[in-house]
Amino acid sequence: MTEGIALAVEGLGKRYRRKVALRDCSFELPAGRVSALVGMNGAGKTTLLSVLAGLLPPTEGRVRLPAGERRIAFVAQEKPLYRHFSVRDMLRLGSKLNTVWDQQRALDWLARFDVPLDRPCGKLSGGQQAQVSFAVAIGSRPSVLLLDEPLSNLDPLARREVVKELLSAVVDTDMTVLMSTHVVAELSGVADHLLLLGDGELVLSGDVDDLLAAHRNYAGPRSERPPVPGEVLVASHVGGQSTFLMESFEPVAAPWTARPVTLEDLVLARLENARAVAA
Ligand SMILES: Nc1ncnc2c1ncn2[C@@H]1O[C@H](COP(=O)(O)OP(=O)(O)OP(=O)(O)O)[C@@H](O)[C@H]1O
Repeated sequence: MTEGIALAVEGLGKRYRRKVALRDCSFELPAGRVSALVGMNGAGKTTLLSVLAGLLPPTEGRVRLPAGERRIAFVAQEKPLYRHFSVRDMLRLGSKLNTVWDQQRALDWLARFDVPLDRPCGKLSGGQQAQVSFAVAIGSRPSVLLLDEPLSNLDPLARREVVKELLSAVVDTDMTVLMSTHVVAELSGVADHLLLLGDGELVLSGDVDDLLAAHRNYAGPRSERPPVPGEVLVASHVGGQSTFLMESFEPVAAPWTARPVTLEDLVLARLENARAVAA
């Protein structure tokens, strides 16, 4: 496997009886970085993460990991905590179930978020329960950490803190993170690599900066044809003006203008495009 790759997926597919949840997915996860898995509800994010975590067998294709010691931790949307166990008991369980365990790292995480160690998990708030799951995952010192909608239960301040702590854990331990979300706005300053899933298929993947640099919004006088060659993802014509969101970075002559696209524009355009092609 190529150096710098934490995990490679080849032709991965998953079917639940007649429902095809993933189809022919191939990608590589860059090591020591945070990647985002973006897709709308039902796109297949949880299925993909569960297959990567080894919790679900794929129907086809395979997941490859580098040789040597590697550990994958998965923080699911439904947090599997024992209600009657105290937070301290959950850490004890974590230490028993994992071959590698860093108690201090787990304790530091909980202290950072003021989670009481002696309270039963069933009496913690949803956000605090999420913090216990993060602490157990981080304590196992994973080489790859998979997070399913990790920020969804957290208030805005806790979101910011979790992101900050995750990024510093990535830097300190060279961990690779793949986190799913359907909220593109959550990614800014967090993920620098993107996997975009549309209805079970990988629609787009790559470094966020490269993807943004490869697309432009062109605006100019009404025209059925775009001003430059390249793939048109979205064309709109309002009054006397046309705009084209395109995979292109060609300069244009006045009166046309070329503006950078936002990640949100790009994600929505790619998903709409994929839906139109599939229809
Ligand atoms: N156990 C199952 N049996 C049958 N179909 C399933 C099962 N689990 C998921 N699916 C279907 O597979 C598709 C992908 O589901 P999945 O939960 O992976 O999507 P998701 O992107 O994580 O969605 P969300 O953002 O809503 O959590 C959906 O159409 C879903 O209904």
